[in-house]
Amino acid sequence: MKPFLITERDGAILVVRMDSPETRNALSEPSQMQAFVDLCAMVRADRSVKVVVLTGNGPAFCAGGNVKDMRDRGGIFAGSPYEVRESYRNGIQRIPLCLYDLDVPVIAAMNGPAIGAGLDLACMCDVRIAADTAKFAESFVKLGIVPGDGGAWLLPRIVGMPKASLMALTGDMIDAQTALAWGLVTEVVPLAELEASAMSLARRMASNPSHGLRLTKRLLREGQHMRLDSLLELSAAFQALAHHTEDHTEAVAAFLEKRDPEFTGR
Ligand SMILES: C/C=C/C(=O)SCCNC(=O)CCNC(=O)[C@H](O)C(C)(C)COP(=O)(O)OP(=O)(O)OC[C@H]1O[C@@H](n2cnc3c(N)ncnc32)[C@H](O)[C@@H]1OP(=O)(O)O
Repeated sequence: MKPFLITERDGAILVVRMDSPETRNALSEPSQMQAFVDLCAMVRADRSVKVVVLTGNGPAFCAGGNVKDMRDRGGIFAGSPYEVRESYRNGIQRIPLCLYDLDVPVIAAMNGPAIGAGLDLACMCDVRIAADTAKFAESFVKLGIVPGDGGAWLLPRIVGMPKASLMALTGDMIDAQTALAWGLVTEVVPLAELEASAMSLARRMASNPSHGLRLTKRLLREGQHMRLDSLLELSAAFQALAHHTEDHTEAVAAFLEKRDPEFTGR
């Protein structure tokens, strides 16, 4: 079976492409969920990866759950209600648990529509940039189902509760310019420029010291569910570590000596 995720390295950047263009990268098979879990494990184990770029092959970023499998009750939609619940828990819900919490920044380079679980997938990333051809819908409700993979938690944290409610309760599609105005994406570029823009952003992130990147992402994530005083405690502990990294010493020296820093990841 051909792999769902194709990876390629560009220095410290790992580009990940969803590769089922014939179904617009729709999700349903347990092997697709496992591919995300394996990818996250691989990135966590490889300290040389500093940034991940996630994109889709073909005209769509990701069309969400596979509607044909919903009709046929195949993939994660198979079996009794109890079995479907277990399939969600052991299948598609493993993606937010690993991807949202990945140690390194993830940029969603949205090459086309991101619908339902496809939009939620992008929302698990740290930053989203979109082609002008992209469109977005939290459209579960149109099929009579609910955001089952974290969208009800992720989307309000990005666009705020009123706009998340609007999207989730109407299922309506929004275009790239609206997504930009709502803060769902931070940049909209012509499709032909998307990859270059994503890589440029990834390189800007990857030019920073590895510990600083990882610890900063962790603080941003932890801050979503911590009290300010608790987050300050955690920040102090992280900062104490960061101040004693070789890369911090190098960054300070390079600034004062008016030269480019050379980071080692230590
Ligand atoms: C657990 C998760 C639940 C959810 O995520 S709920 C949301 C489910 N998703 C949807 O309802 C989106 C359905 N798809 C679309 O709205 C559109 O497609 C797109 C906007 C994504 C792309 O439009 P365009 O580029 O014009 O492609 P096209 O002609 O509509 O589709 C091309 C082929 O791709 C198949 N396909 C598209 N989306 C899905 C899907 N979600 N599941 C299964 N197949 C899909 C079609 O059927 C068709 O195939 P063929 O050529 O054989 O007719």
